[in-house]
Amino acid sequence: MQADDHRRPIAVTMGDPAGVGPEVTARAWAARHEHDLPPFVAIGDIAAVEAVWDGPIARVGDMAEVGRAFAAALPVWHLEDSGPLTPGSPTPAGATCALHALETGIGLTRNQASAALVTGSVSKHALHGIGYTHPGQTEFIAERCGVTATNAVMMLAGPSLRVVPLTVHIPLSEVPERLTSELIVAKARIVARGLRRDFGIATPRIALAGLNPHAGESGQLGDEELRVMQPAVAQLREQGLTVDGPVAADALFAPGIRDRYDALLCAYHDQALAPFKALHFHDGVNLTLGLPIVRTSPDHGTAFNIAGTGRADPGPTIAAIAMAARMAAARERSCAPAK
Ligand SMILES: NC(=O)C1=CN([C@@H]2O[C@H](COP(=O)(O)OP(=O)(O)OC[C@H]3O[C@@H](n4cnc5c(N)ncnc54)[C@H](O)[C@@H]3O)[C@@H](O)[C@H]2O)C=CC1
Ligand SMILES: NCC(=O)COP(=O)(O)O
Repeated sequence: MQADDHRRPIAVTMGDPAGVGPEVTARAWAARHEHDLPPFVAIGDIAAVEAVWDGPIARVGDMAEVGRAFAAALPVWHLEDSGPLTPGSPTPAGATCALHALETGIGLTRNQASAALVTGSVSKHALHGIGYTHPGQTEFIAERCGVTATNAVMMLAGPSLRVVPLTVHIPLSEVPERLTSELIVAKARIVARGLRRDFGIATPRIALAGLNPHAGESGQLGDEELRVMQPAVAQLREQGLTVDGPVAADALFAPGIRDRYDALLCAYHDQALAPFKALHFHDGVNLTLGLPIVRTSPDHGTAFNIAGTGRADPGPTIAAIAMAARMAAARERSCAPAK
């Protein structure tokens, strides 16, 4: 018989029950030894896991049970029946279940019953259909933690690259007006602090990608670099941070250039996520800096087109759980009294 695992468990929400969340969570449990994953509990509709996985499941209703159950079965915190379930076909009841799972995971992590929160992928469209008004999960978690949406900073992290979209889920046409020097300075400071606190990088090196081709070509191809970005970089340097830029975005991601930095700040969602996913689609983690809790997530969405087919790669979920555990341990160490 295997011993109980006494590491503090992690809360993992399964996201939309019709997406790939239930199966990648279950398959992460199956890979727990290979990746030395700490105990975790899958939060959502137990029927969603049973529909796509025939491994052992232990129903739990208390975090204290998770460490005991984890060695032999996937612990599941069952919330509610999300109705008739067809993998790949989201429903309002499923979106409601995903939202309740998120609320439950945040609550367990805020009250420290869990060491960290890992969120499964939700359909923003399905959530908006039930009256959810936040652009994504990040802003909802921030609100529940008493942090403004601007101060909750999305980072995508993989073994060889970290990127931060300075603007996130907004139309591309709104990016230039939303990208202010204040926003860049505020987010860069949170990124620097997060790199020190959660990743143990004493002097983070950060680069800011230009918005326009050739970083504006000295103003001929757009003036945001001169008007907004250069003043922000100057201010950050005055504050003692190591920041370069604005750097032409087409070159910034090249090998040998991107490696000079611990994080690349990007003007908009796809400037950051497209190169990131080209490199780290199978082991990439979405995480939120600036929160009082540790929150990570796999870097992909609900993948309704392959849900229930057994083709979903659990790699990003495994990476998200492992990274959450490392970040939580780093925070615990930094809070421990000096010996
Ligand atoms: N963290 C989150 O909650 C996220 C949620 N979404 C949501 O997901 C929904 C679908 O978004 P899409 O843009 O289609 O992105 P997606 O990531 O769900 O799918 C894009 C492509 O990647 C594939 N894919 C995704 N995860 C995979 C995995 N683990 N293994 C193998 N292949 C995988 C899919 O089959 C699809 O071909 C949207 O409603 C979006 O809002 C999207 C990104 C992140
Ligand atoms: N593209 C990243 C993404 O959609 C994740 O958003 P969030 O739900 O974690 O805020």
